[in-house]
Amino acid sequence: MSVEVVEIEESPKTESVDEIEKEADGDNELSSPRGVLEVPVSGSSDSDNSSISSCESSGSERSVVHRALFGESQGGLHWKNFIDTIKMKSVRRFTTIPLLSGYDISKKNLIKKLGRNQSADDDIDCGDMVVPKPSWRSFSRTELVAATDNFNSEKLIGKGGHAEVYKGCLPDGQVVAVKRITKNTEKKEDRVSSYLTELGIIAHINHPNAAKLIGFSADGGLHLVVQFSPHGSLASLLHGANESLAWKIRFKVALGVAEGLQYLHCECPRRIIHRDITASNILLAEDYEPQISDFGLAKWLPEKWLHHIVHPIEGTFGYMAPEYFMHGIVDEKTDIFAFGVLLLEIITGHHAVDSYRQSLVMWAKPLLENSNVKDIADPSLGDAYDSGEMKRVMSTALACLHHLPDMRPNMTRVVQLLRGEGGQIEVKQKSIGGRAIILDACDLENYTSTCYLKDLNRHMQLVLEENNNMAA
Ligand SMILES: Nc1ncnc2c1ncn2[C@@H]1O[C@H](COP(=O)(O)OP(=O)(O)OP(=O)(O)O)[C@@H](O)[C@H]1O
Repeated sequence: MSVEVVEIEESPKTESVDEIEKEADGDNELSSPRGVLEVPVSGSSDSDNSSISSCESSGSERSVVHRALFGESQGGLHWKNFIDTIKMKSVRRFTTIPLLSGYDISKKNLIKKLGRNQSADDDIDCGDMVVPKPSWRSFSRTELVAATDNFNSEKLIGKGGHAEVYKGCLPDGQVVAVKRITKNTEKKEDRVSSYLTELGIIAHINHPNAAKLIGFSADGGLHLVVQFSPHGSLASLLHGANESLAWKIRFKVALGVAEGLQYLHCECPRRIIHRDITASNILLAEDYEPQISDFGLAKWLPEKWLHHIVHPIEGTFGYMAPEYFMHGIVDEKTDIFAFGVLLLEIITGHHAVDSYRQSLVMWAKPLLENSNVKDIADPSLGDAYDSGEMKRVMSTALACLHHLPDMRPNMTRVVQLLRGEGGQIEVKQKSIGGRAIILDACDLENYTSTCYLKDLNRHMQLVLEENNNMAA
């Protein structure tokens, strides 16, 4: 199937969103490994999705974000309208229908609405959901300026494709990370929308292996204030540090991320698919406890949907599952594939895509299949690893990287495998339920590992070329 990279249509300027963000920083020159791809979705379209798959941004998804944050209060209703408006715009963009009307999102209104919910004292009554009492708060620009020494470049601790992150200190001495959403190629309404998604999800989750929200601010730009992770990202420790990351820490990170994903997929009141599990999005707390961060692409999936179909396809090269980059199919197995790539990075110390644009999966799969520990293990580790753990991580990675999503284990099984519980990896039978029907429709049943590797490489070439063209 051909993969086509197309330019995204520009939408009309929206003054009020401009107003919200005009005080945010200038151009973000940083090139991100993230890509946006539009593909023809075979056998399905946004309009003909059934109950087992759905188009971008359902009403249910919106209301969950809204209820998780604000309950059904008067302020909440305003928020629902606000989020609905933004999401409607996103759907229109994806179907390339021109936008007709402007937004009614003024900076003043946004701040007022965020502020109204500051320091909520009561539990949120969400009917079928248990939402813990919020501990986050709304910050003013003055407070964030004071905390970050006026967003001093010396306090800059990280830059992604969408944000700059500053180290800050609150008046009570608490050290925090202030994530300031920056201008980039993304359109403003999408930026606000992904900010709200990230805010809604991060405010809702509560697990030692997921980022913890301290507060937010829409005063002079869009900001999230989260717990500071003193060791930075896994990517910086694996690829940027002079010293080799000890195996003990690598294994702790692998297991912790698996437990965090198990929580997101299975233990949250609503299933959350992260969609951007990468080494840059795993942060390390004081004791190297990993924390899954950056929920800007995350999705809520209602129980009755097996899948979610999205386009354009956004993610990080080298981590995207074949059914996702070919057909836009999103479910837990999308994250599980990305987790398999993350395990490979942990084992090998290599990037998911190297400087010659070669995929780590392509290089490592034969070694995993032959259980070739000697050639796959990061040479900088020497012999300093637990061979039992290494073998478990390798066999788990191989299972997670299966080209057929149905054949990948779920996150509960992944945790067991990494812990060495519940025996060997079993060869899974193809299911004959709804999921298999979906996959048949997408030609994945006959899709071989070799086809996958070829398509993966072609996909990366296309998107990287597109990125280079945009940068030129
Ligand atoms: N809480 C934190 N503590 C310490 N460092 C952080 C924290 N949050 C983010 N960072 C640093 O900032 C970098 C960018 O953050 P983040 O991934 O959230 O930005 P982004 O623009 O959303 O990224 P992406 O390009 O994946 O969309 C991280 O890779 C990390 O190095």
